[in-house]
Amino acid sequence: MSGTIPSMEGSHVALKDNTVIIVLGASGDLAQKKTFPALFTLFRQGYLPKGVHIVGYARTKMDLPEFHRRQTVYIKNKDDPEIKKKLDEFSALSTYVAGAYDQDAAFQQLTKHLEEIEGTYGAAEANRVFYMALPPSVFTTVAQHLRSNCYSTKGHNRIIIEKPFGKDLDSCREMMSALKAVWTEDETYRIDHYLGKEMVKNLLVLRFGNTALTPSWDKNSIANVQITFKEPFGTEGRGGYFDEFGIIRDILQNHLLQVLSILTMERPVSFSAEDIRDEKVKVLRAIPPVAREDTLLGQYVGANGKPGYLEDDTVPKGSTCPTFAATTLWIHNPRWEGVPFILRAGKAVNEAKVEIRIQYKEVTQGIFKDISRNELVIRIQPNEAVYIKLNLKTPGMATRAMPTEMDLTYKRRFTDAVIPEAYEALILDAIHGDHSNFVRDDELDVAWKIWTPLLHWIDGREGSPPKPEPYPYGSRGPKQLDAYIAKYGYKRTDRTYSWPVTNVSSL
Ligand SMILES: NC(=O)C1=CN([C@@H]2O[C@H](COP(=O)(O)OP(=O)(O)OC[C@H]3O[C@@H](n4cnc5c(N)ncnc54)[C@H](OP(=O)(O)O)[C@@H]3O)[C@@H](O)[C@H]2O)C=CC1
Ligand SMILES: O=C1O[C@H](COP(=O)(O)O)[C@@H](O)[C@H](O)[C@H]1O
Repeated sequence: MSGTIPSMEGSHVALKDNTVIIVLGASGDLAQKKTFPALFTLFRQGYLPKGVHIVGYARTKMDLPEFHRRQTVYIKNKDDPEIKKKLDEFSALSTYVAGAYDQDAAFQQLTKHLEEIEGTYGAAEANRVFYMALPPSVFTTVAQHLRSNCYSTKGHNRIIIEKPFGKDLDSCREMMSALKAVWTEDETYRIDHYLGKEMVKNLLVLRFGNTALTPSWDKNSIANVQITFKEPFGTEGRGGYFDEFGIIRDILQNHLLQVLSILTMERPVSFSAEDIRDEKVKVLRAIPPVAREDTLLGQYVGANGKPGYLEDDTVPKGSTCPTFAATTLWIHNPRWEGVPFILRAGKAVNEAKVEIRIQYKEVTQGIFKDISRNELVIRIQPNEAVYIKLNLKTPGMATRAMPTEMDLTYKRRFTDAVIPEAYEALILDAIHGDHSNFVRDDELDVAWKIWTPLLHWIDGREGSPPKPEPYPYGSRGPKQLDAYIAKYGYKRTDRTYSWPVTNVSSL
C-alpha cells in the first residue's frame, strides 16, 4: 500500500488477549497522572488486548474503591455519560494488591492474584506486562523480584521502565547490567516519552519521505540547529527530586538528545526497531563529550511574585543546580562536520514550547542585501506545526524580498485528527512488541558518554561547581543567552516578519 511504513504494520508479537498489565508504583504521581489515564484512553478506544486486566501494586494499603478513585483522578470529562460508562467498565477490570518492593512473599501474593485472574482465561497462554512507575531507587530490586516471583511461564513477559537510567555513565552501566541479568533486551522497554510524541515520530517520515528536503539536509546548506525545551513553571515542590538531577539529566541527556539523534542519523535500511536504533547509535558515537566552553548554565530567581528556585523549601540551601542549560554539540561525520547543534532547556521561562529550528545558510550575496535566512521549524508542542520561513517578492509593484512562511499547522490542516498522548502511543507499542520508539541499552551508554564529563564538573566532582547565571522567573533565560546563540552563528529573522498576516502597506 502506498505510503505504508512497514514496521508500523505490526510484524512483531502483539499481545491480542490473555494479558494482565501490572502497574508497579500504582499509588504514585506518574501512575495517576500518566499511566492510568493512558491505559484508560487505550481501553476506551478499543486498543487494549481483548479481556485485559489491570492490576495496581504499591506499598500503600487501600481498598478497591480508593484504588479506583486514585486511578481515575486525572481522567477528564468524567461526567460525560459515555466516559462514565467506560470508566465503570475500566474499574471493573482493575484490581489492587498492596505489598513491599523488597520481599519475595509480597510478590508471591501478587502472583497468586495474577493466577486467579488468569484462571478465568481458560486458555494456555497468560501474558504479563509490568509497568514500573517507580522511583529509580527501587527499579533494580523490583525488577529482580518480579523476575523471580512473578514471571509467567505460559506466555510473554514485558517490563516497561522509565528514566532516570542512572546519573552518569558508571551508574547507568551498573543499573543496566543488574537489569539485564534478569530481563532480556527483547523483554525490556525503556521509555523516553519524547519518542512517543507525534512530531518526534513524524521526523522519520518528514526526513526520509521527502526528496525535496534530502539534498539540503547537511552541512552544505544548514548553518545551525536549535532544539529548545521551554517550560513556564519552576520545580514547585518537586525541588528535592530535581536538585539531585538538574536540567541536563532531566531534559537534555535524554529527551533532546533523542530528538537530535533522529534528526541527524543516516537513512536506516528499514523501519525496523533495530535498523533505526543502529543508525541512532552510530550518529551519537560521532559526538564528543560536551565542552564546558560550549555551555551556558542558569538558575531562576524570584520575579513577578513567583519564587526563585532557592526559595523552594525542598531545595537544599545555596544549591548551584542548573534549572536552565544551553549546550552546543558537534557531530564529527561527513554530513554534519562544523554544524553547531544548540540544545537548550529551561524551567520557569517565558512560555511553553518545544521545537526544532533548523537555520539554513545565507544565500549567495550579490543580488540581495540583508535577506533573511530560511528556517525550517518543527514545533513538537504545543500546537504541533511544521513551517518553513521563506523569502518572497513583496506582493505588488515593489520588487524587494520579504520573509514569510509556508505553514502546516496541524489543527488547521488535519481538522479531525486525534493526536495520541506520548504515553498512549508507547504503551500500545509495548503491547504490540514494537521496540522502535524505546531506548536500547547501547544508546544509553553512548548518550551518557556525551554528558558525563560535563555533569561531573557541574556536580563539583572536580573542584567547586560552576555558578549558574541568574535569570528572572518568566524571562527567556540568562541575559547571556542571545550572545551565546549568536556565537554559534544563529541570526534572527528580519524583524519585519509578522505572523499570521502581513499588511504589505505597512512595510
Ligand atoms: N504554524 C504556526 O503556528 C506558526 C507560528 N508562527 C509564529 O510566528 C512567530 C514568529 O515565529 P518564529 O520566527 O519562528 O519564532 P520566534 O520569533 O518566536 O523565535 C525565533 C527565534 O528568536 C528567538 N527570540 C524570540 N524572542 C526573542 C527576543 N525578544 N530576543 C531575541 N531572540 C528572540 C527565539 O528564541 P526563544 O525561543 O528563546 O525566545 C527563537 O530562537 C512565533 O510566535 C511563531 O509561533 C510563525 C509561523 C507559523
Ligand atoms: O521527563 C520530564 O518531562 C517533563 C516534560 O514533559 P512534557 O511531555 O510535558 O514536555 C518535565 O516537566 C519533567 O521535569 C521531566 O522529568
